[in-house]
Amino acid sequence: MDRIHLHILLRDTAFTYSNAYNKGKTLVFSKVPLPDYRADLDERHGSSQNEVLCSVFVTVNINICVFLLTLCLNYGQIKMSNETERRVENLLSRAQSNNNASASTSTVSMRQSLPSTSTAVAESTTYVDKQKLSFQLRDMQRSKKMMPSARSMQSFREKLPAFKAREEFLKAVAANQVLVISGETGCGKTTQLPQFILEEEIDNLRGADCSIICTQPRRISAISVAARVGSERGEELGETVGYQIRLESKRSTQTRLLFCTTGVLLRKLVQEPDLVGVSHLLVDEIHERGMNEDFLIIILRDLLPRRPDLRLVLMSATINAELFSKYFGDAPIMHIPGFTFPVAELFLEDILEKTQYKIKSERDNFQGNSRKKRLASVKNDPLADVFQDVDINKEYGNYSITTRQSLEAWSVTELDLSLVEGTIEYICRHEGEGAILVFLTGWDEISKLLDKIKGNNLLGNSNKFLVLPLHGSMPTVNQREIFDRAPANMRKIVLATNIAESSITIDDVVYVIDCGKAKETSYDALNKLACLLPSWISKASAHQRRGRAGRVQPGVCYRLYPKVIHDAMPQFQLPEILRTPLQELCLTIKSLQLGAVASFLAKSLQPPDPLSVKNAIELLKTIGALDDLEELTYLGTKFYCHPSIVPLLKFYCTCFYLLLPNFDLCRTTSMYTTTGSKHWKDAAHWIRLPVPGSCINNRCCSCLS
Ligand SMILES: Nc1ncnc2c1ncn2[C@@H]1O[C@H](COP(=O)(O)OP(=O)(O)OP(=O)(O)O)[C@@H](O)[C@H]1O
Repeated sequence: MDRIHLHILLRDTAFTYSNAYNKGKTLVFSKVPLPDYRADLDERHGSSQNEVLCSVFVTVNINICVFLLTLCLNYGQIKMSNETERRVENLLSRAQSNNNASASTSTVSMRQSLPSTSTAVAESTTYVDKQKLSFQLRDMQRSKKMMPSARSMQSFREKLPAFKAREEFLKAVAANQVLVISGETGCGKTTQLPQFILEEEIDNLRGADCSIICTQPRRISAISVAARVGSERGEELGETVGYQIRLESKRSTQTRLLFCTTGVLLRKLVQEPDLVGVSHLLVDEIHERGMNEDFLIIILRDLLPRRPDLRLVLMSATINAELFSKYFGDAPIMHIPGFTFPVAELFLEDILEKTQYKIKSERDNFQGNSRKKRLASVKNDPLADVFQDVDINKEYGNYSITTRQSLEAWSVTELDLSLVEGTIEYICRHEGEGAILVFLTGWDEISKLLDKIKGNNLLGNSNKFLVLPLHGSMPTVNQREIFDRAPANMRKIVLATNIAESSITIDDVVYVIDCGKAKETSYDALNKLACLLPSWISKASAHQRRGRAGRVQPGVCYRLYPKVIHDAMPQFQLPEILRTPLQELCLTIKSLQLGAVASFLAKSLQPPDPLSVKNAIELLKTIGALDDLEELTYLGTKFYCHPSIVPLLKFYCTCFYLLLPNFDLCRTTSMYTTTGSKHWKDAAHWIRLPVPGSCINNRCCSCLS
């Protein structure tokens, strides 16, 4: 039967409403009005599209499937055959182990509540007490400055470019509610600018009333910068300078400068929308454009008219300053030149020439498997296209034949860990002293490289080499170990993800090895999934990585990709708000209680397409994640913990039929809807989704493809 006949037959017999989804491949017939959700609008969103590896897809699928099964098992006495029961149990235990492995990167943390932030010691004290406190703080600051250790720090600080801009900066802060700082790497913006404000306030006896917050995109930078500023002031961490990150803080009633993660401030704003008691807010590394940073900016712009006394400073090394200035009503921009010791830069071709490392791809043994053919098969990677067009013999004519052959065999998609190992070995054998910082994309690469290093004849000697992993999911106590100096006669090698990219100073790092990629949320248009996949970094990130060397002495940056790729990298990364699937974005906004989704997103620095946003909300309502008032339902909170679930819901409805043959969906659904429990109703609402090839209650769906 063709589509048209089926359409007419179903419509005329029982179903009044019909709609075509999935570009007309799926027809849904219904006795009740059908949603307007249009999948094609999703495809308009996000330009960072990747194909998901099969294994990723399967893992995600299993997790979601299990979640749905758990949901049913929790909410209903579903009768199952022994065989089905066994299959379900298998799935549950597989997912349990998968979840355990990835628990550390869970987004659950997004919803953790803040410890109460009593910024206002001064508030609870009388005017006289406040004055007394201000005098105390000033005297303490003066006496600490006199100590010999603080004096040597002071002379170091005075050499930083930020110091020359001190007066101009303080005047600009006093005169403007918003200030945009473009401070180049190493100028001292992170450690000095918040400190200048603190010193100025305390010196002018405003210490009791001042409360400065400086946000950092990551936990490790919040902690390490707080520790550095504390030590520059000759204090213990937690006195006037402290930090607060998720589930951990070091602060006291004396704390006047608090370094915290962007997420912590976001949650504070939800609890205290007027940020009462905070006098200055500095947002660092604003160029990173994570979802939290973009949300924060929207909220702050709304807050400023309500808090004319609040001062906001937006800072970054490689900032698109005009964009931010315009967003905040043409806020003034101040530029501070950078300072780093010279850092030599070597690209893949130079590294291959120096190390004589031979890249050999197994696939190249097959005749006709040329670089151009291989690269042509790499989809959605403009940088692969750039490299594909390079004539190796012409472009690298000055390099040896071995180097040119290696460049021919080099893979744009997979990082050659033996090349990383070879580069580390080369540095250890031929270069001078100094720690090595290696940028990799994730835990998988870090642990594989750790194994390779262990097995390496030279590097495997644990008396000579101290190898430390650094990953966002590690406990902060382990993360902090990277800052400790290696024992005498030992070389420190840090294997890190991009969390070591900005704001941190590992003071003995001389060599940086940059693989050129980082895992980022990408939108897989094919499978309609958000996925964390290695993607090329931007020039701004590459610059930051290089900047981790040369902070206290000259350094070398080894880039494990050709210069042509570096030159073709985008200047800045696409903001996360434009990379994340809209349904997930909407759920995040709702779970953070940031108000109506469409109007909230419309206020962002680079808003997503409004029609696509409306469409995403429509889908979330249809599947029962949001109610009619656009509030998060119980199911919505569950989907939020499993963000990839939304686009796959229809698929899993089918799975239910395959896995639970004895599950009487129609009966169970009506039973649920009549129990009166909100959770049952949510579940029932979801279960009533159209399922290909099935007739459920008053809807029927036909899959024609
Ligand atoms: N923990 C530390 N140990 C030793 N020196 C440090 C430390 N932290 C900072 N410094 C010194 O202070 C300088 C300025 O550091 P700061 O983090 O303020 O720079 P920045 O301008 O924010 O740079 P970036 O944007 O690259 O992070 C560094 O280049 C380094 O010389």
